[in-house]
Amino acid sequence: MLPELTSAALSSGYYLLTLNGSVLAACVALICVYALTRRADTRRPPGPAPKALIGNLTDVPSGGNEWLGYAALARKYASDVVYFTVLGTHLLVINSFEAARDLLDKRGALYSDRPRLVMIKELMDWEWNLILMSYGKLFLAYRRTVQQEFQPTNVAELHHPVMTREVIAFLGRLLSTPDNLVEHLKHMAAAIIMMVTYGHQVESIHDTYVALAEAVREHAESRPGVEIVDMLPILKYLPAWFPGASFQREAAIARDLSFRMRTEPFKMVKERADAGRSVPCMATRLLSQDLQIPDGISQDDFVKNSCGVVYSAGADTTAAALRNFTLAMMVYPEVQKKAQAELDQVVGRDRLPTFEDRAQLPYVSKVVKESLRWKAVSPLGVPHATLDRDEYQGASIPKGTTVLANIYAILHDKSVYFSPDSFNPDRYSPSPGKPEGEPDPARAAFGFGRRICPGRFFAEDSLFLTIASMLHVFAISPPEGTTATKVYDSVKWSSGLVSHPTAFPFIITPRFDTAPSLVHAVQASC
Ligand code: HEM
Repeated sequence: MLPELTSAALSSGYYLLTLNGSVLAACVALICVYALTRRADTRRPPGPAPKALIGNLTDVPSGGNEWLGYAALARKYASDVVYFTVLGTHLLVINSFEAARDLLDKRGALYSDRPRLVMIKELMDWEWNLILMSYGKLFLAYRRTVQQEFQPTNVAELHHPVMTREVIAFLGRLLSTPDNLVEHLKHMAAAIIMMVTYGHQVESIHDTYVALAEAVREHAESRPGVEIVDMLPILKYLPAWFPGASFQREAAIARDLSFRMRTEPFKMVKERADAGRSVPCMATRLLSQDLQIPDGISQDDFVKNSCGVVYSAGADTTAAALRNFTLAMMVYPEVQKKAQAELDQVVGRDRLPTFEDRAQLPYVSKVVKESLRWKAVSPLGVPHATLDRDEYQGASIPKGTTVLANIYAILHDKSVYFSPDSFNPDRYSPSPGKPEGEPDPARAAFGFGRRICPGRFFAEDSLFLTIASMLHVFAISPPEGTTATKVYDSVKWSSGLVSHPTAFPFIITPRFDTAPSLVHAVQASC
């Protein structure tokens, strides 16, 4: 559940101005910025020529599918990195595996900061959140802690039992009300995360803590773009009553929600512990450890913030990937049938798939990979920023440059993936000229370098079990009277850190007669 500001906002670091009483101040700033940037005559990476005053403001793709716009510019300038300058700030967009590896992986020491983002980090108080946190000692401490919790052994030992229980509950709900797939996916993703993080059982999508986390997301989503304060950080000192400072009032509401979202479930964990009713979870594990916490932050705050990031990063991303998978199964029925044949052979019809079946389900595992590649969940990733100036391919990249990895373009690069728009799990099998198959999309879908997603093993495992179970129990098809192609053509993907498909119609029915009784029997034995 990363906040879904428009990509012209958070994902690029270039912000739509919310026009208000401060326009005059903005104009003055523009002129100053222009005067400052005019003297920059250093060679920059390829990109559109900047215009007077506004630089590349009108060249930065906006209005939807920005990842395609950036990829088109990369083709136009025959370069896998494209550079823009807007109002004195710098943006570099990476469009190939090779450049992402060169810059974000190999030069991680330089490319692992996050942009400043005055409104969301400083005024809405999201600086506590590892996803947006600036690089430094505190970041490294949080990163170590979250990474440790979600490393593969922990995921297998501590999280697999929770995933198994919640996937079975999800199948039961889907049998009862198949039309509510989207709600059930959200419920399942939230339930897994809340149990793993706080030992809290989510009984309904209206759960208090889930509702709070969703309110934070909706609040961020409803914002039209980042305010003028991102361009003129000095405005952050304006009082809320000052004309044009409505951003201060919005920030106050968001700040309160963000505080409650990470404080209230943590308080519940502490109260349960005091009452001798602790439930094993990330929060209790961290509270019982001798953590290396930097000076100036209490153990409670450190644990609270480490846990608070998990829902905000993990719930929405997983649900989006599963919606893309559902669409793909409708559009590619032959893939669905092939995966189901494998499940019939390996699992049979008397039980549900488990993690232990994974090695015997290579095709289903490839469906999981392809679901991450086909429609990248985070098409432009989370913006990195440079900590110092750098040189790449003979061009200079300034300190403080916002760096976007165009994950979508990387995963749809025709020189790497044959017919990249097709959903084809067989692409990962060895073939003449590609003895190892096409590259695992996880190498890009989860980002790069020192900021690579620490939840990737957890995400891949929960996707595997959900996808294997859905394919085993259900048949997914387009509704009568329409075709999968028509459904696909009607779908749009949202901009933002997490890209969701718009609602689409589908039919989900049990795949064999005994499927419902099988699910109910397994549920009863849990
Ligand atoms: C399909 C599911 C997921 C996808 C596609 C995904 C993708 C990403 C991407 C692209 C990034 C940015 C990496 C970068 O800056 O280069 C990221 C960061 C992050 N993800 Fe995930 N993620 C997923 C699930 C999860 C889950 C389940 C968790 C929690 C357990 C999680 C926790 C995080 C955190 C904490 C960060 C910030 C890391 C940092 O800034 O150092 N993600 N994720």
